Amino acid sequence: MPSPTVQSPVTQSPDIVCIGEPLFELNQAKGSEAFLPGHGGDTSNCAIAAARQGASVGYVTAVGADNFGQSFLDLWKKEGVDFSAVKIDPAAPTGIYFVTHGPEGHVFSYRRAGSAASRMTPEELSLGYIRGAKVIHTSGISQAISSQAADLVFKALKTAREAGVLVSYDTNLRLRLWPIERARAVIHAAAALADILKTSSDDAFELTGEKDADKIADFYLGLGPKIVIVTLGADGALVATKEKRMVIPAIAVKPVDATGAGDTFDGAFLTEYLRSKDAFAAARYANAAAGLATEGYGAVAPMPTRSDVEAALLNRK
Ligand SMILES: Nc1ncnc2c1ncn2[C@@H]1O[C@H](COP(=O)(O)OP(=O)(O)O)[C@@H](O)[C@H]1O
Ligand SMILES: O=C(O)C(=O)C[C@H](O)[C@H](O)COP(=O)(O)O
Repeated sequence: MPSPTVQSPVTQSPDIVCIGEPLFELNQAKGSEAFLPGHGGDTSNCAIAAARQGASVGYVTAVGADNFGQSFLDLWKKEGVDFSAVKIDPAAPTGIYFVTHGPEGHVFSYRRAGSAASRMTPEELSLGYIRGAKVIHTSGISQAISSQAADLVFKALKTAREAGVLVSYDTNLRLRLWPIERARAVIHAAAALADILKTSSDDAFELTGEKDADKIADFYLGLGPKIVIVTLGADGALVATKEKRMVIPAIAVKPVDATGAGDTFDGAFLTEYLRSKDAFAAARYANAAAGLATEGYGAVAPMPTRSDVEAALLNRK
């Protein structure tokens, strides 16, 4: 069986390194028969959102030697996301998902079992790429896709911590990928290694049994992260540190598809946090970016650029 190849030798690490799985997207707009092609995958979304805000970003993943993998390589190139650490696995496909829209919001249907990214192993991780970053970002999805991917993520988290690289983690709970008991154990072990932990009120309810955002923040601060963010959909996000906490309101939007909103929040937040080291200002910026991302179909297509976000912060309340 042919072995995976890396795109090109790694020279210098970008500031933000995301780790996980890209998913080719087929998204059915409301009232339409057709599925619009696009790009998703939470950590790829985060990388692209950060690049659109002007950050230096790279991605650690694997894609298949197929058209969908190639379309991601083309996308990352166009968006300015460094893909020198992306592997091409000739023996496995790029993951795919369908998005449909029902009364409860979007529904994801995955075709990703045995995907190239799920076959990544901890031994393949470029430690230098992790050590040279300012922050790494990964998620519950990145750990749900296979036990070897979960191990790779733990290795990345430990490597980053030892090197003094900030760790950002999004719980992104997907119960179609793993049972709640394993999800809870893995996600909370990873959260204990994170500096910045983002969850949503829905994820946190499943993971902790708590509905109240303050109690959710207390729970996750208790695991070790210095900054906890609980996203609250149209109500914005609670940002909590040990010293201070505040709900940052969302901006007014006309939402059509929230796919990728949380990931856009992550990418915009990390970009701004690296600039200002102010989690509350970064969350204000990230709320505006994530709100704008709900106004179009698909994860990547409606993601705003910095000038879109700055205009929204001035003009929309
Ligand atoms: N209806 C909305 N109006 C304004 N902003 C929104 C809306 N829905 C989502 N957002 C923005 O997207 C962020 C993430 O949304 P949320 O639904 O909480 O998380 P996730 O997409 O991860 O499930 C919110 O914190 C907010 O900034
Ligand atoms: O579910 C997965 O595994 C994916 O990666 C597909 C989606 O692109 C993200 O889940 C979107 O994430 P949100 O920003 O939370 O809407």
